Amino acid sequence: MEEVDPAFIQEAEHRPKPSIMEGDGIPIIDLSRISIEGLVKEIGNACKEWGFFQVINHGVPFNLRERMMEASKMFFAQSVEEKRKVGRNDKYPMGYYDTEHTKNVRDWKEVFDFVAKDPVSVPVTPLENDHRLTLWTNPSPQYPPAFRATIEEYVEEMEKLSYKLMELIALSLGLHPKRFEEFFKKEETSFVRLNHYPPCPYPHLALGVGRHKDPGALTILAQDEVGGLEVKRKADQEWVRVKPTPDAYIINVGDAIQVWSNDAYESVEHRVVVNSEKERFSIPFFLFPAHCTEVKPLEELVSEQNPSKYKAYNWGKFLVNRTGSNFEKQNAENLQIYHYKLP
Ligand SMILES: O=C(O)CCC(=O)C(=O)O
Ligand SMILES: [Fe+2]
Repeated sequence: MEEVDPAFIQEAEHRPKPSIMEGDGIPIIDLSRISIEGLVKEIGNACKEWGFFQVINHGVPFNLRERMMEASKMFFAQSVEEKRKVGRNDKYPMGYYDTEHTKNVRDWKEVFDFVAKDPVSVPVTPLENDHRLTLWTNPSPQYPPAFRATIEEYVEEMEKLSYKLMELIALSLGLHPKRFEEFFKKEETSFVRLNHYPPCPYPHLALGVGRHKDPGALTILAQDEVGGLEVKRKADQEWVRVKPTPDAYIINVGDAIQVWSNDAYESVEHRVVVNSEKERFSIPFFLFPAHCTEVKPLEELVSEQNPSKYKAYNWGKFLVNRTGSNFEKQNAENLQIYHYKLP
């Protein structure tokens, strides 16, 4: 029996239940539908009722997704020493690492991160009066062959799909379809992450990713056939499993949309359960605004009857604060969106 490393152990209330509830009801939306009105309505309902949905006929070539998954498997199959050659450190936060903590408990996973816009400007520190900027850049792994080019090709497709979804979401909120564009143009801080969850000898104690909400605008996730992603269902606060659907992408609303929409669309908690036999791979793309974005409820969506529920915050500072807290265990709770909630 392998020794249980206490860094990975979830508190009893957060450990996964032995019985799995499959999330029947998580909407599957066909993006090739002809009627735009129908599509907008479906997306609006999914955002309101679930905060999560799957899309099919999304236009991302299946072959590219398969090449990404294959490249990811080849990369993670290398030795740790090899992978650490393109390792993240507190100066260069992109690349490989295997020590991420979610809510101060270590995740049972290893990841490889890659920014969509290379290089991208971000603040040096989360401190309000520190106006210095730095650049995040991507590493160039030598193996597998053409790894970087494949990721770049994939990122392009993810951006196209994100913009399409942001337009549909804008329409569903009664906004101009391009309303969100200004927050992303040129300097978006989006990144793609390759996740590898190795088999875990104590899946009842640890999690692949602890419960969390995604901080940005949208997440577009490709998961393999193993499954393990669980979503906290809004209707009854139960954890339900998102059933793997071949070639579908799982979309979830992040904290920034929650704030822009003044809580009309809430960002939903999710986590990843691990497996004692099977390894699992997933690839999320996180659509994040430009560092200079002041995130606050949109004017069109606040009124005397529905006053603003959040104070404005700077995206870049928030991002850098969160990135720092993921990197190592800290004593305090990390920064969460509700810290900006107005009384
Ligand atoms: O691997 C997954 O299914 C989800 C991962 C996730 O939630 C995240 O990386 O933010
Ligand atoms: Fe997530």
